[in-house]
Amino acid sequence: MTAAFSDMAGFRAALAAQPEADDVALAAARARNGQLTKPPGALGRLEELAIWYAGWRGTERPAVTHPQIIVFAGNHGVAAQGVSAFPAEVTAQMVLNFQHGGAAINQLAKTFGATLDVHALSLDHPTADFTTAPAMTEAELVAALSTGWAAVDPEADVLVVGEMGIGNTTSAAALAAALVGGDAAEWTGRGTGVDDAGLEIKTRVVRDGVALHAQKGDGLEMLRRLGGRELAAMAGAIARARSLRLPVLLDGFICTAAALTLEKTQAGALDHCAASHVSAEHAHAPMLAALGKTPLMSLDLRLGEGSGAALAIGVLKGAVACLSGMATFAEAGVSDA
Ligand SMILES: O=C(O)c1ccc[n+]([C@@H]2O[C@H](COP(=O)([O-])O)[C@@H](O)[C@H]2O)c1
Ligand SMILES: Cc1cc2nc[nH]c2cc1C
Repeated sequence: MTAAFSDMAGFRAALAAQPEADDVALAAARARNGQLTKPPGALGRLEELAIWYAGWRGTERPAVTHPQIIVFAGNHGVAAQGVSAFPAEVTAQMVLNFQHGGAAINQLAKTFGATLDVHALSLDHPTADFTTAPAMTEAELVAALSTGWAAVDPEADVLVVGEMGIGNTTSAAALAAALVGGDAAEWTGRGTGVDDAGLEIKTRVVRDGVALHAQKGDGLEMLRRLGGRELAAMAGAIARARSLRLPVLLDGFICTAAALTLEKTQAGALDHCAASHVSAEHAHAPMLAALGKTPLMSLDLRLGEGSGAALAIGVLKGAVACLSGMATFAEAGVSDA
């Protein structure tokens, strides 16, 4: 579907008119969960995960059969300042690797039965360096949001959005500092593995960007000023998923920063999203805390590509299989407590 908006105001209006979970399905799934053959609460957080999923899918006994993973790639003007351990060419090189099936996300998509789509966004035209100008114009932001919106398969039953973009942990850190607050140093980490000198440059870049752009608008405006095309595309896809009542598994630091811009534009915009894992990038944990999301896993991943969220498809499938497939105490003739 082509996007339901043609400018930032239209996107904000779309965010304000999004559907909620189905309360009837939610209550029915909760009641069913209470009757299944296990001690109450014994499946731990899988229980809430499955009930949450049922509410968004609008059915008491859902199934996860069509996971979609989308990886968006973008390049960043700030990369020229030496904020990454890798050169910017790696973004395009990794897109080829995704297309040839050689990346981690290819293996994880196959393992968890997900389709994988890759969208490279104007890689030959990096965003503007946000220490001197907004990263994107309104038209560029809207184009990237629209790419993300249109990339979502309406037939999917869970969505993972991942990214590839050398320099994008600098963008994510700047977005967090601008939208949550605190000093640049608290949000700036080593990304792909910058050394101490690189970390110093990166922290200064984040601080300069925040000084230039913070307090100049809402989450969407910060996404335009401090974000990147792949972050905007992830935001557009997450918003489109909400319009389809399609649950989203959030990935790592960059994906969560993109999601944060939606929440800071429209409170509640991420109710259809669950946090898959907490990244080894140290600022991911406080970012999730600021969103009130508890990660399902902690595996010291710091890859991106949607990798942690792809793993969480397996967790979600397990949770939903139990909710929908287990017998009740009455059905199995097992004595209740
Ligand atoms: O997902 C994460 O938490 C994560 C943490 C650190 C790095 N990354 C990946 O590494 C790239 C960005 O790192 P950098 O150092 O170039 O800013 C980008 O392609 C991300 O997918 C991803
Ligand atoms: C090789 C490489 C692969 C990646 N995948 C996601 N981000 C990445 C960054 C690098 C540098």
